[in-house]
Amino acid sequence: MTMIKICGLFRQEDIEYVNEGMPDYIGFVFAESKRKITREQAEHFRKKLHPNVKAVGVFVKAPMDQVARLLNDRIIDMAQLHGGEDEDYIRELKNLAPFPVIKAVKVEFPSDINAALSTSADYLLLDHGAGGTGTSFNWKLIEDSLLPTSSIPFFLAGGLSLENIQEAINLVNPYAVDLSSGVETEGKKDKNKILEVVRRVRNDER
Ligand SMILES: O=C(O)c1ccccc1N[C@@H]1O[C@H](COP(=O)(O)O)[C@@H](O)[C@H]1O
Repeated sequence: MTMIKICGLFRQEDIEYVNEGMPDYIGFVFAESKRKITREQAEHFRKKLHPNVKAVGVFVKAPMDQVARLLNDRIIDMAQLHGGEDEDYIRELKNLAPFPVIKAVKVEFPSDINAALSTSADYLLLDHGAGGTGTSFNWKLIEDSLLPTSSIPFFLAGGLSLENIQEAINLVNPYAVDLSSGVETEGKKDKNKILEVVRRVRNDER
């Protein structure tokens, strides 16, 4: 079954929407972004979040102690590193806070994926670029890489929406799909889009 992550929650009502839709993961963005939230907001939202939904913190070159504290204080369950953080960073973070790490990869060539396959992160996340832009990359690059022969699970991200989610899953067969811009209307999370994405992904696989 394909897991679902809804990223970039920044309002109280966003938490209510996901508690109704029940994706597998949600994301709190701590990086510079229109969706950025503070530790205090995340702590508050986490208390309201359904306990079966895992909270992922999204970071771009953040100070490691900030990430580790959010993990060790159980405000987030996993860290998504979206700034090209290197192996030393990932290993040291996992020493400081033994929680799952997702390494985001900007995919322009199959070699971008190949270079990430030896990571000590627990998951890869394949994206178009900076993150949260609503733009897809060429999914065929996955087929041309060594990822299909590897066992590392990966999140597919970048410009996913109700229009392309089923095609993406059929073509790429990711561990999880990750949506942010595609479940928004005028820059805010849209309850109906969230509920419909979850319904479609789950119903297709029954
Ligand atoms: O969402 C953001 O604002 C963001 C900022 C900085 C790094 C990553 C960010 N989001 C991640 O981007 C991808 C794709 O988002 P979209 O669906 O194309 O809008 C997703 O993994 C988000 O976690």
